[in-house]
Parts: sequence; structure tokens; C-alpha cells
Amino acid sequence: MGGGSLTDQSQFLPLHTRALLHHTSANRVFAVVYLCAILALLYHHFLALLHTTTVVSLLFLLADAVLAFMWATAQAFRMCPTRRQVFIEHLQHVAKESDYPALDVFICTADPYKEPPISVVNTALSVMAYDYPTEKLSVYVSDDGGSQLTLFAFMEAARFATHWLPYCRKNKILERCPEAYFESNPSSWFPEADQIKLMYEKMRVRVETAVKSGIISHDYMNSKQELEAFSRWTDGFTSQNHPAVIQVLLECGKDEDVMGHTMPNLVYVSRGKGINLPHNFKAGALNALLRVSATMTNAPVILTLDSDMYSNDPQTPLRALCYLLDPSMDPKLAYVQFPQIFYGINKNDIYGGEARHTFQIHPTGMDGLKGPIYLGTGGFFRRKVFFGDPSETSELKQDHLGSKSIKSRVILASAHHVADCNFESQSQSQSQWGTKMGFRYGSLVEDMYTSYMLQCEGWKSIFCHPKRPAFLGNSPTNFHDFLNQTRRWSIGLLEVAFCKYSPITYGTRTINLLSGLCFAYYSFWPIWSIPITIYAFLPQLALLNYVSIFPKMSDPWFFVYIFCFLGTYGQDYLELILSGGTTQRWWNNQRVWMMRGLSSFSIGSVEYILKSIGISTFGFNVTSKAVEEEQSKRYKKGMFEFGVASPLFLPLTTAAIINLVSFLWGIAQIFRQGRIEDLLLQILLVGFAMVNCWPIYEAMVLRADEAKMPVKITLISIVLAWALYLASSIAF
Ligand SMILES: O=c1ccn([C@@H]2O[C@H](COP(=O)(O)OP(=O)(O)O[C@H]3O[C@H](CO)[C@@H](O)[C@H](O)[C@H]3O)[C@@H](O)[C@H]2O)c(=O)[nH]1
Ligand SMILES: [Mn+2]
Repeated sequence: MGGGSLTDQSQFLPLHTRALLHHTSANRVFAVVYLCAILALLYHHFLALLHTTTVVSLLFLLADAVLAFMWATAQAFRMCPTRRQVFIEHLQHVAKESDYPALDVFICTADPYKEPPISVVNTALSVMAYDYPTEKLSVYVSDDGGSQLTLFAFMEAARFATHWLPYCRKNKILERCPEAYFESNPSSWFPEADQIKLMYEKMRVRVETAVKSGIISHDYMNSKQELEAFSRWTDGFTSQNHPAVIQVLLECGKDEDVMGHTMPNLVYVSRGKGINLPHNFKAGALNALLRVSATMTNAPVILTLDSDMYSNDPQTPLRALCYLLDPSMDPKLAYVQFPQIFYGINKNDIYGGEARHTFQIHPTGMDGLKGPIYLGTGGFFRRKVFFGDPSETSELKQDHLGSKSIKSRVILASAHHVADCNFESQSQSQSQWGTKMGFRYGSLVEDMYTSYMLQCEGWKSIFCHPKRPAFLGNSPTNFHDFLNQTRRWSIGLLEVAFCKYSPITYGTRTINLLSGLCFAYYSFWPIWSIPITIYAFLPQLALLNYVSIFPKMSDPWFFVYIFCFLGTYGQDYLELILSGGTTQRWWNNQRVWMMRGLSSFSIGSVEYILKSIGISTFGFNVTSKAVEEEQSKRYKKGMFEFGVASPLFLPLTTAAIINLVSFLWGIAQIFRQGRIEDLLLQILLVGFAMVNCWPIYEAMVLRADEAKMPVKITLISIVLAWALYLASSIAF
């Protein structure tokens, strides 16, 4: 058997393996124990309610019921967490390079001021330089900002790429995002490195100067064609109202690098938009790219990337191929998802931007079920997935493409046609975009919603989590941006939670119970705000009104509370540490979770309600990736960034004040009346909340820098806290 054919050998050399994580059985046992504690606690609440029913006791029941629901859904991630490994070196036994499928990469950008074009260019360059047959690689950039600045940046990038790609390949550079490469001060410097660096710097300055001044100098144009491209920005062209602009910047087979090798395709696409037409944000942009790319290259595999998510490993597509090309793979495999990992996060991750649970731990948990959620970026999809359920779709036909140049008039005409703003409303068959075809519309978290609907159709996915991060992106370094991001997510997630196909009812039946629960966990994420808000205010107000609400120390129920708290915190801590996190990062993570609960989750939920009853609309507010120098310095020092008088801060400052006052009051009670027995749990809770509020106290009174808490917010929250106290003295 030893000297068998290639296919024989491949049976012994796996492309990938999978194993359950070690702590799975411990998770399962703990789930049973914890469940008993929760049931006991709920029983305790019922007993209390039977005794006397007050608003306060009802609110505590509500808080604990929501906590129990979230706990129950979260267990689904813990039942079969799976770790996979791929063996790129075995890929050669299954497929030759010439058998690799073509790959279309989609990069989305939406605003040249929030997403600096030079960083989008870096993302594009890093994937254009993939270790992948160049003639099979195409990069499509979607510019929802409809900005000449972005087009200009990509013209520059196309030129620089003809130097950068051969440089990377020749010297086997691992870091193929130029900015990251030059910043890392590479130890092995190659002869042409200085020249390339200079070239890159010049490009960067040209692009940044253009963005700053808003002027694109014609001196930089190399051809009539380039000049002509800008003529489409006529008077009346705005980012919200303009015809489609598609520009082929590099064409495979025609354009060559400085060594004479072909370049990959690079295409700039700004889909058409009409002032009163819904454009469905990123999902709409991706669908336009699906159609445009179909007219040009129609690759069977698609990688989607956000503007800031650059490739950190040139072999990533090969990893995805280990699954996609595996002959024994389940034909229902829809996509291979890589985690979102971020660069530039400060040492202790003050905003919990790393979000290990969301981007690493939970996808590992779902990988053992039907597969992870699509995380919006870093997903390698089979194109056919977007055109029907697994039983309906066959492999795509490539013959309609023929051998026409993607710059040919015919192809460009059909590309412009499918990118037109009216295309989706043009005919019955095209109106299925967003419902039956493509990325799904109807939620501001199009990524989660799309993958949920795909799994309901029967598709599966796989989580690929290599040691060296496949992609690195940007996480907000400004607290306000961070809260705003979670607020947008909250609206989008609730749109999924309460849609016709809610995961809790439809998903649990259609996919399977555990997967449905995982999707339910995320779609109901914002309702964390209910228990967090109740626990941030109610025990505190009770304390101020001399009311003891938790069991006494001598009461056995006291220990049930303690167990529930320590159990869930302990498990969360262990999970984070086992996945490679640190204690400080865990601490900050739980703190930010509370802050989000009070602020973004609750405000986002209110906004969701306003949106669903038609009072207001909320769009996709793009997270800024542009960082100011001063702000960046503060972030590096671990200081919270407030600075703006935003209503998002109000619940935080109000809670901080109430907790401080009630803590001091409670301590005074203990000293004056010796009520330690019945107030201990309440005081412990308030003390814990206070420790978590430390950055807020600091920002309100101790800091003098420009990012401190605006006085206006502090004053309003003092008034709010006072009003709450007055109201509570009537209620208690
Ligand atoms: O109308 C729009 C709005 C956004 N985008 C792009 O969408 C991407 C993600 O936007 P960002 O502001 O970075 O959102 P985040 O909250 O950081 O993104 C997370 O959440 C989004 C859903 O809310 C997902 O789309 C993202 O992939 C996921 O990383 C960016 O590349 C944008 O350019 C568009 O193309 N068109
Ligand atoms: Mn982002």
C-alpha cells in the first residue's frame, strides 16, 4: 500500500483533524449543578412572591429570570467545543496548484474619513500578495462612500503593488501588509527594502495629503484612462445619490509586476445609490459585489473582509482549501470562518475590545455543532451558498464568462448594470436579493443574520483558528465609539431576536436545539441590560431606604446567591484564561460588560423599539478607524476616553453616583446600627459595583485632561440620581 497513488496516500495524510476540548465533561457536569442552583433560586423568588408581591420583588424575579435565560442559552456553547487543526502540507496530495479554485476577495469600505483609504489599501495589498496562484486571485473593493479619494488611493496602490508583490514573494515575507511590515522593523532587511519603503512612504503621503486637502492632483495621473475615471464625479454626485462607478485598476493577464509576472485583478466598485432607495448598508454592498464579480470572474470561493482587516498570514487561503477541497467534506459546508483578532489593543484591554468570547471561545463552541456564526470578516464562502439551500445548488457554471477581458465594453456594461441602485427592484427574480439570495437584509448585524438564515437552510460552517492570526483588525480605542458600536449591534441583534424566524422558536427547531440556542444567546444579547440595570440601581436604592433585600448571612439562601455569583464568574474567568487571556483582561472585560449593559444595550434596545414601531430609523453608523495622536497616547496608558457630552455616558455616571452614596450610607448603617447580618450581601454587591465604577469616578473628579467626563454629564447625573432616590423613597 505504501507506494500507492496520490489519492491512496491522501487517505492517510489528513487535511484536518478535530477534537473535543478537554474541559467539555467538566462543563456538562457543572451545567447540571448550576442548573439546580438556578432552579432553587427561582423557587425562592416564587415563595417570596407568594408571601408578598411588590414591584421590587417582581423586578428581582425579572432580573434573575433573564439571567437564567441567558445562562441557559450560553450553555449551548459549552456542550461540545471543538478544536481543529489543518495540515497545509498535505494539500498537495489532494490538489495541484492548477486545480485550486479561483478566489474573489471582497473588501468593504464606507467612509474615507472614518476608514482612512491608506488602511483600506493596506488590507488590499496584504491579500493581493497571498501565496495563491495570481491568475486565480481577484480583489474587489466596495466603496460605499463613493469617494474619489478612495479611488485615487487604489490607483496608487495598483502601481505600488507591482513592486510590493514580487518583493514579498522573492523574499518570502510573512507580513504582507506594508504598514505592518515596515512598522515591525524587520530583522532581515533585503537589498531593495529601503527603496520599497521609500516608495510606500511616498504613496502614503500622497494619499493622506489628498484625504486631508480633499484635492486630487492631476500630476499623479499616469494615463488618460485614470483621468477619465474621475470624470464620473459630476455635479450632484453625492455618496448617497450617484450612478455606479466601476473601474478595473489591474487586470490579470494584461498587467504585470516589475519582474514580468502577471498581477491579480483589482477592481474598484462603488455601487449606485438613489436618495430614496434602501441600500441595505453592508449587506447591500456585498450583494452588489457578488453580482459585479459574477460578471467578471465568478470565482467559486469568496473571501469577505472589512476595510481594516488585513491579512497577517499569506497561507490563509490554503488553510481554507484544506476544508473546501477535501473530497470527504460534507457538501453542506458553506464557509470557513477565521476569528476576528485585533492589533493595537492596550496591555490590559480596557474596553474588552478583544472580545475573546465572541470571536474565539463561542465560535469554538459552535464549531462542534453546525458551525460558527459568520463574523462579518474573514469568512471564505462557497459562492453557490448565496443562491439557494444545499439541495438546490450545484457547482457554478463558468462558461458564460468566455475569455473576454474584464475591461471589455460588454463586461463593464453588465457590471454597471448589476451595480445599479434599481437593479434589485427591477424584476421579481432580482427582488430575492437579501431574502433568498445573497447576504440577508433586515438586520444591522447582517453577518450574524446571514449565517443564521444559512444554517436554517441546512448549510454548515467551520471555524479555523490557527496560532498565527490569519487577519488583524482595528478595535475602537475610544470609549464612545465602542459604546456606539455595541449600540448598533444591539439594534441589529434584537431585529434577529424578534424577526419572523426568531432563533429561540424557529432556529431551535430548524437547525437543532443547541445551535438555535447559540443564535438565541447572541440575538438576545441586549437583554442583559435588564438584570444589569436592575442590579445597578435597585439594591442600592433599597439600601438608601433602610430596606434589606437579600437573605441574611445565617440563611442558607445566602449561600445559593454566593454560589451563583462565584460559579458564573469563576467559569467565565477559567474560560478566558484557558483560551490564553490574562486576569487583568478578564477583569476589564467583565467591567465593560456591565457598562455596556447599562449604556449601549439598554439605549440600543430602546432604539430598537422606536425603530420597530416606526418612530425613528437607525442606520449603519460606521466605526471610526482614524485615531488622533493624543487619544492614542491616553489609550496606551489605559485611560478611559470620555470627552464628549454623550447620553450614552449618563446611565454610567448616574449608577456610579448612586452606588457610591449607597455604599457610604450602608457602611454608616453597619457602624451605627450593627446591621451587618442583613445588609452584608447588599453591601458586597454595591462595593463590587463601585470598584467597577472606578474609571468613571476618576473621569468625573480626578482627571483634568480633555477626555475627562464633561461637567455637564456629571451635573445631569447628579440630578438624575437625586430624582431616582426621591422616587424610590415612595416605592419602598
Ligand atoms: O453602509 C455600509 C456600512 C458599513 N460598511 C462596511 O462594513 C464594515 C464593518 O463596519 P464597521 O464600522 O467596522 O463595523 P464593526 O461594528 O466594527 O463590525 C462588526 O459588525 C458588523 C455588523 O454590525 C459587521 O458587518 C462587521 O463585519 C463586524 O466586524 C466596514 O468595512 C464598512 O466599510 C459598508 O460597506 N457599508
Ligand atoms: Mn470593524
